Amino acid sequence: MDFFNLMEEQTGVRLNEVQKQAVQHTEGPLLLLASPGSGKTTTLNMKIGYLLLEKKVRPERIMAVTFSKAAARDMADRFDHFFSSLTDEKVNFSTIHSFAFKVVRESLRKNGQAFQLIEGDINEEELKKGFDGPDVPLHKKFILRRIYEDTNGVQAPDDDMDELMTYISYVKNRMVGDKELEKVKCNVKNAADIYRSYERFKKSHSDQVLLDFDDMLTYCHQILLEDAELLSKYQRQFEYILTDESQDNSVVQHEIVELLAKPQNNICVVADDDQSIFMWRGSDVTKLLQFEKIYPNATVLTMSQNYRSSQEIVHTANRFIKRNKNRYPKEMFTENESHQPIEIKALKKYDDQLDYVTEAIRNSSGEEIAVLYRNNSSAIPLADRLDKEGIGFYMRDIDAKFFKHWIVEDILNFMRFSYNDRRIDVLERIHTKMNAYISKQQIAYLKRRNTKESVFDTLLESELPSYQQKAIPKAKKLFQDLNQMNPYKAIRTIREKLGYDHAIGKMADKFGFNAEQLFSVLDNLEQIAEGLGSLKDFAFRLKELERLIQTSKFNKNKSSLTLTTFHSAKGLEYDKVYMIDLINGVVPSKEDMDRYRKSETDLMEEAVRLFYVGMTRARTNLELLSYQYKGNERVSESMFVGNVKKIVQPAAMKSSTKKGKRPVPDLNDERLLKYEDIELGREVFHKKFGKGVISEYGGDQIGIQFEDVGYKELLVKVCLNNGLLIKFY
Ligand SMILES: Nc1ncnc2c1ncn2[C@@H]1O[C@H](COP(=O)(O)OP(=O)(O)OP(=O)(O)O)[C@@H](O)[C@H]1O
Repeated sequence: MDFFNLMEEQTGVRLNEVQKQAVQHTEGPLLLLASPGSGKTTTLNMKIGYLLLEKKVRPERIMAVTFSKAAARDMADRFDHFFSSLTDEKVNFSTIHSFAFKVVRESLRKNGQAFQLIEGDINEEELKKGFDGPDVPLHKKFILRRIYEDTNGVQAPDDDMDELMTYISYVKNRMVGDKELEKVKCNVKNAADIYRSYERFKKSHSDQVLLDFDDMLTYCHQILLEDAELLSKYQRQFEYILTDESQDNSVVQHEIVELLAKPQNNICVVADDDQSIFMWRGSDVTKLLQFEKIYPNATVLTMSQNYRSSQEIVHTANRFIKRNKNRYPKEMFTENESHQPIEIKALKKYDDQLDYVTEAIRNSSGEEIAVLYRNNSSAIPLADRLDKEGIGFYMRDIDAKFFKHWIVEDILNFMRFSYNDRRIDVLERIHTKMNAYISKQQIAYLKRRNTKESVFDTLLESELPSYQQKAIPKAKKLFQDLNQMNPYKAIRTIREKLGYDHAIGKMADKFGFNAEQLFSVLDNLEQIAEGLGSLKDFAFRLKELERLIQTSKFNKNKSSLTLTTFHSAKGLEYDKVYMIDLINGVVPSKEDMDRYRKSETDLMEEAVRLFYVGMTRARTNLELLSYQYKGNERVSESMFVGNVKKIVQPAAMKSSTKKGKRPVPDLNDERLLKYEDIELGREVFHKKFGKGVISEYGGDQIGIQFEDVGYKELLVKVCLNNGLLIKFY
């Protein structure tokens, strides 16, 4: 039987003409450019089947590269699903990293060179033990932390560490030369110097080569360039190379693949530039855009038919992605049926969103559902709520960092101290973060006196400066009350009455931390605390939740509900998708918006692609959720939701902007607001809505908090071209 008929019988999938061409094109370079849901992974799998069954290629001659280990597993599952009854042959799906590691190991062994891996799973407790000693534990994080401290003279905050790691990955993956290091944007002070010291440390620390994950790639690349024998061995072994999700390959990864494919270049590169979402850590689509230059005899095929999603989703996503300028022009289409319009819900409060999602999931009837969010922190309150409602879930990328965050530790220490205000050791951890103004000297004094009494009483017996004479008794009383409160109220008291929020705000200013992120940790804690009776219940719940989240990865095939970040949802599909927390500042992020205002479009375009990846995960139902208040703070609906609204409700949007004819304004009037005058916090006067303050600006929208009519999002162009906004003098 013809291969394609056999496949249809076997899998129920009949490949279309382009897909068939892609499968049959086995010799020479092929770029398969494709839209979401157009069957890239399906085609790639079929192609491997074709090589094995029709061309009788041995599986070990095929190199099938996926982007991540999870993707390799998903791909292998799909391959089994298609071919397990037809062949016992197993193709090895792997990441470039794991191949690179193999090459590096082989080369170092050949040269008798010992090496040690300094990234990945190492017992954290072990590491902590050694950290205060003279020898830094041999782990990337700890080495970098130490170098950061030596270079900058202060302890490294977690946010800085994360950013530093990203910077290092980026410069390695992009193969940035030493002279260019300073030109790569990074908010960490002296990032380039820290990186240089880190590289020096790894090379000179001992007679072992220290390797982190990114080194695998750079070393492998170097080895393949220098060791002709090894290169030739792998070139001969891999007769056929296929790479999935190639839009997310970095420069060094592309170069490794190019080297291996030579000289026959039987390489099939599958990619969608619109789904490139890892630019921030070094992926680069320029190589894709240059494919035909690199391989002058290349074949380029485009797959635009989406098999996954309904008419509504495909049509809207296709229009949405055109917001971006820097892309291959493509027109995604589908022959699938129309299902139901994309739902856009602007809820009142953050809590309403939790209620809404929980309720919708409870009322579902066995469909595959995913809740997608931009940041891992969104998962914590959601997991908490679902668990409280008895709804199980599978969480795709576990990030339990939240539970170890120093803010969480601080809050628990405040609570601990409220049970026993004799504990100087606990006070020592929080005394700078509350408004009792207890100094280092006073901590030393308390330790010297060691009275075994309430620290407040001991302090009150000493001579206190005037600003503490009221503050100390007040703090004493607040701590006494704290342990009688429910945890929600206790956290509010710590934040407001004991001055924790104020202290955190000041710390953020001083050390350049991201204040918003810190406050969102506190908001999440409040969310978890809600409804719990005692502080002990709260501490217990945190532990329980941490365990639950960590074990939820084992629910993969047990639960029809998946919680995942937009990033980790790549390549997957669900019947119903809820995209949550769609507010400006999150989607797109504050930094995306800040850079966009300065006409730097790269980050904003990546945020658009990420949103597009999210939308295109849905088969039949897509819901976009936002809210107006997070706690007491007014937030604004994501500008991307605004874009979608314009696509799905064009008539309504038009009629609302066409009402009434305005008189022609004199645009030379000095008092009118111009583009260059737009800045956050500026006071303005709107001809219809009166006095207000600019509180959001990004893309084509401006958010103004008006004194009389509250917050409004307006189109910048409409406001400026009609002279509606006056600079408020
Ligand atoms: N020719 C076809 N006929 C019918 N269904 C198809 C065909 N090709 C692919 N499909 C189906 O379309 C869906 C999407 O396919 P697949 O996951 O391979 O797409 P993809 O291009 O890898 O998606 P994405 O890039 O969005 O991750 C799958 O359910 C798959 O079975």
